[in-house]
Amino acid sequence: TSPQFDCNGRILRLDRPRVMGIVNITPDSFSDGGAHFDAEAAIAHGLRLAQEGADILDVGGESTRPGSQEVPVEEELRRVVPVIEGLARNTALPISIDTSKPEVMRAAIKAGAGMLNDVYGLRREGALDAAAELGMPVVLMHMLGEPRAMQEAPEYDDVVGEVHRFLAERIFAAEMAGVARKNIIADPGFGFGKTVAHNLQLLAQLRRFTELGVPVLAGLSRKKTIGELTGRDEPRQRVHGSVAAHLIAAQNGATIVRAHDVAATVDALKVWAAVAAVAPPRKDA
Ligand SMILES: Nc1nc2[nH]c(SCCc3ccc(S(N)(=O)=O)cc3)nc2c(=O)[nH]1
Repeated sequence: TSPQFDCNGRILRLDRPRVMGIVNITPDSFSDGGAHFDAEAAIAHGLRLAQEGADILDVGGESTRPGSQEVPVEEELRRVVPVIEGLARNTALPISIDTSKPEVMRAAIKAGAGMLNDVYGLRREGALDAAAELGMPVVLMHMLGEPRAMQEAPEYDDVVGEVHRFLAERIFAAEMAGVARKNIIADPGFGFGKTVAHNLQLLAQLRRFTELGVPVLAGLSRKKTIGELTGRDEPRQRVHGSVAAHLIAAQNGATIVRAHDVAATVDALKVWAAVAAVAPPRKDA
């Protein structure tokens, strides 16, 4: 019996590796350079990812890439609520909200989202209580420091051990706050305060994180590590490298991968699942 998540009435089954499609809300190109965001374009993109075979859609209103600045809560709400409402109305897929702010978590669930995806691991003021009260599945991710400075000179004695310990502590904190363990997903946070070498170690040893006893999510799509390994400077040129990395993540125990290029990733994981179905049981199973 494989785990499944009830995401506000929409079910995400983890009987095989699943694809979380990325729906970023970007400034619209016709705006007067002001902070207008194109909800219609984001909704259309999400529906396209659903067509491509996404199992869940991840909506984010604040960039957390290295060097990014925080977005005020009112602005983040203005961006994500219309997109979540539009997606919830037009697709039956579960929707996750990529936010660290408790107010945004609450509004997103009210608007129809069914999973919290917090790159800050519920460490913001009020986030643990919000997650516990909302009772939805939640992704707890590791980040070293803050997006603004996390990539300056990340250092670890033992990156896998330290990320593992952080995730164990956040899972404990979440359970103590009232989050049901069956609702927790762990994520090592590729690219969030890690060098290429750190990311490679985390991917090579990803199975260590399944020892936490919760499903593991991996998000490597179009990230700098893929670019450096393949020499592809443009994120759009990193599809093949990203698919390879997510295939390895599935082989190493990930049951959700977070991707931009959904169709390519879905096809790769179909091949993976067919082979996994006939493979002899794992020795460490
Ligand atoms: N659970 C989960 N949620 C996520 N949300 C994001 S947004 C990506 C921000 C970013 C962009 C680019 C680089 S870089 N410098 O490595 O290319 C790092 C971080 N990612 C993840 C992830 O992994 N998991």
